Amino acid sequence: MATNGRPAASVDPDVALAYKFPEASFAYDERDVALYALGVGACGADAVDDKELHLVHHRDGQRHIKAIPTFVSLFPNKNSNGRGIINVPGIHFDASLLLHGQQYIEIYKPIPSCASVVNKVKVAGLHDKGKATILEIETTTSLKDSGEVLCMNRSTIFLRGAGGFSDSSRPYSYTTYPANQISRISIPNSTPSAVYEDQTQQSQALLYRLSGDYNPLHSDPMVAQVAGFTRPILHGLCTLGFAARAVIKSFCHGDPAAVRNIFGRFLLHVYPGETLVTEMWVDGQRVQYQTKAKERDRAVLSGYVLLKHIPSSLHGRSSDAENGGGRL
Ligand SMILES: CCCCCCC/C=C/C(=O)SCCNC(=O)CCNC(=O)[C@H](O)C(C)(C)COP(=O)(O)OP(=O)(O)OC[C@H]1O[C@@H](n2cnc3c(N)ncnc32)[C@H](O)[C@@H]1OP(=O)(O)O
Repeated sequence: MATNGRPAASVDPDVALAYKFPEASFAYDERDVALYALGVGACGADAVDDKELHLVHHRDGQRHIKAIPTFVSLFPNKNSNGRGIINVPGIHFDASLLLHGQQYIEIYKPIPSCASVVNKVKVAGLHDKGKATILEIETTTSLKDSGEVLCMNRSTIFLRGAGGFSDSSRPYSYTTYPANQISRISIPNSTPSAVYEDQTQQSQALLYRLSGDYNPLHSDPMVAQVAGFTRPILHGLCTLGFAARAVIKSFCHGDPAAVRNIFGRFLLHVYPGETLVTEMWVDGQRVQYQTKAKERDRAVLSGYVLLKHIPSSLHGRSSDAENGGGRL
């Protein structure tokens, strides 16, 4: 039954957790890798950017275009054109109220610039937050031929209006992974090691969606309004791509293969056209970051990027000046 013209929400955890997702196979190529890079702003300010041209072009005769690690965040969307992983039996919600809450990515192997791969998907978490239900979906992606595991994505979906399915004195909470795996982000009070500023384009979401996320929340003004926004908002994963680029440019000399894990919590929506300012703090191999929408001076994303190593020369200082793209 609908309430206030919206479809009624209901959650049956036993049914949801018992669900076995079908595997999904798909292939991608260098065009997908380059289109994604453009969608998250690579070379957006400088078409010959020394730290980014290899992400979109066979620069200096390089054999392969290099994949930004957050390229793999597109993989979960390949299950039944995106609706697949959030169409879980036992969970009924108003799709117009769905927001992306968090994304956690582990990279196990260098990401090829073209490949045939297979997704295995499971429910990794389900939480009753009263006003919302939080659904966590884990997608593990392997190379089709060798079976080698490439990466894992854990996508946290915030289902507004779908909570309250359990006893409020003992709200339901289930996870398949250790609680300490995703630590809370506390932003240091100290001066950031680096700050990187990037201008998103008015057309950013329209470009990013061509990488495979066609949710009309990001393109259709009417749908955005029903969801509570004045106009279409940017995909959370697009903002995450901007933040990952900021870290890679500032601390990895533009080398995307330096990244091991990435985590981001979406704190607030971003409107295409806004300026994203990413502040970063180095803590060993971990770079903590917070991204703000400059025009509103509001934090929109925070998280960390775990690097394979940090060149000791970069500890505690910005390399933005060298990169020519950011500022301290
Ligand atoms: C391929 C799979 C992906 C599918 C996604 C498909 C659709 C994509 C859509 C988008 O890209 S939407 C754009 C990106 N996302 C956003 O813009 C969301 C921005 N964030 C917000 O608007 C808010 O943070 C929120 C999610 C509405 C929550 O704010 P609210 O004020 O309602 O929450 P709180 O009262 O602070 O907390 C309640 C409870 O929930 C936990 N929580 C809060 N925020 C998040 C979050 N972002 N992710 C996960 N969990 C969150 C919070 O910790 C509280 O729990 P307890 O601490 O009380 O246990």
